[in-house]
Amino acid sequence: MSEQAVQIRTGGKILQSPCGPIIHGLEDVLIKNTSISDIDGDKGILWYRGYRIEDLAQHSTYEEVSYLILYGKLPTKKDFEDYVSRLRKNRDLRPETIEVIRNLAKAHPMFALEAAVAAEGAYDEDNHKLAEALRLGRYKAEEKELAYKIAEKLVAKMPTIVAYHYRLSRNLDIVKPREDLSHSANFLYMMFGKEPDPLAVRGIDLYLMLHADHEVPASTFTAHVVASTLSDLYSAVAAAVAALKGPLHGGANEMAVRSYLEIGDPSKARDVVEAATKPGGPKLMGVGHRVYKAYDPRAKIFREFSKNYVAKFGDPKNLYAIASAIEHEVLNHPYFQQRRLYPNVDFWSGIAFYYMGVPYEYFTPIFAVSRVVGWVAHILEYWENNRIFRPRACYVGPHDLQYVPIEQR
Ligand SMILES: CC(=O)SCCNC(=O)CCNC(=O)[C@H](O)C(C)(C)COP(=O)(O)OP(=O)(O)OC[C@H]1O[C@@H](n2cnc3c(N)ncnc32)[C@H](O)[C@@H]1OP(=O)(O)O
Ligand SMILES: O=C([O-])CC(=O)C(=O)O
Repeated sequence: MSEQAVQIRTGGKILQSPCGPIIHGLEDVLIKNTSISDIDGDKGILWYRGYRIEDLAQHSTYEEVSYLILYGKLPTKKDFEDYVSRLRKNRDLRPETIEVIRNLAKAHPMFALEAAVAAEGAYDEDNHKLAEALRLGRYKAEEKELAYKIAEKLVAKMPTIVAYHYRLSRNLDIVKPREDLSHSANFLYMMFGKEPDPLAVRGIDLYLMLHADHEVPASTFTAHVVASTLSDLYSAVAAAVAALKGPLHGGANEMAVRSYLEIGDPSKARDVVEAATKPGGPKLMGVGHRVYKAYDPRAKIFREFSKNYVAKFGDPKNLYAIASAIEHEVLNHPYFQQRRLYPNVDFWSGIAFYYMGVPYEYFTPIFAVSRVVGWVAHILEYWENNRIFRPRACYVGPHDLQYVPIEQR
């Protein structure tokens, strides 16, 4: 990229190096054209395939939104019924994958999710067939059909992996998926083994709709990098899960609720926020965003949902009260105002989950259950014009050192 282009695009953090400017963290670097989602970071707007997320959140369902993201348009009634029926038939896992989950039952579910996605892919003939075709340079109608088939399988199976892990980690029998339930209702049913409460289903469905895609954050970029090598779809998704797990990305939803539980009392919010402004102080989880320099539109929706949820079911652990107090301090503190740091999607999203009885370790896995559709849609879009990702680093160490045998060092 020319220096002129760097000046036009980056939001600021450029490191100097002997080889030229380094765009730290690839801020504002464009990697492709996309028609999947768009963000207006200054105004706080998010669109999926041209539709505002507020509109979708109010009127749609995850099943429909996932179709929109994958296929680029809202489905007709017939297309929707066929799609939903295929998803429902594809929900269960191979015995080998269930064994992997069982073996990792005591681990954090994000590790189990990474491994289970890879395991499912290892034994999926379609996955190998597609990877082989791509290796031979074929990505035509037949291969694309296969790619969409695999994409749908991934969307269908992610909730099952997470729910089975929940059951096995608690020495409970797994609960097999039910074809008569929606994506979100079936997920809760597989987790808790009983007909879910409609407000809980709505909460999960809202969460899944609002996390379905977000242009190219770290996890989606990771998926692109892996897919660009013509590895395979499941491996790219497993890698994306690994990237999502970090507390600077999807892992922040777990960390935010854990911090509210540790804080315990809204009166402590001022000190906690103040501490986050000190050099080297702990960052506030669920605050700040690389692209949004305004209130995250998804966070606004979750704030409202959490408010209504605690109004109905109470706030015995003060989670909503503490988050509200932190938000108040953040919005009024010059440190956050000057840096344009606002609550992001992870700030409010875990509160209702916590009260629904979903343990906080499962918040990020549920993020992945939703985002999988964005990851695969982006991979399929990138494969239309694939090129391996291979950036450069500026070497600043010595050259041509003389090797010294170990006994002489
Ligand atoms: C689904 C998602 O992934 S949403 C993001 C979830 N992650 C979090 O909530 C973790 C907390 N937030 C953060 O760590 C960051 O804001 C990120 C990772 C989201 C964005 O990072 P970047 O775009 O690299 O921003 P960067 O780290 O350069 O921050 C800019 C400035 O704001 C500060 N800052 C950013 N976020 C926070 C925060 N949460 N608390 C305190 N200070 C913060 C930085 O220290 C930095 O200050 P400086 O200019 O004095 O050095
Ligand atoms: O866009 C980002 O960097 C992170 C984010 O909000 C998301 O992935 O939903």
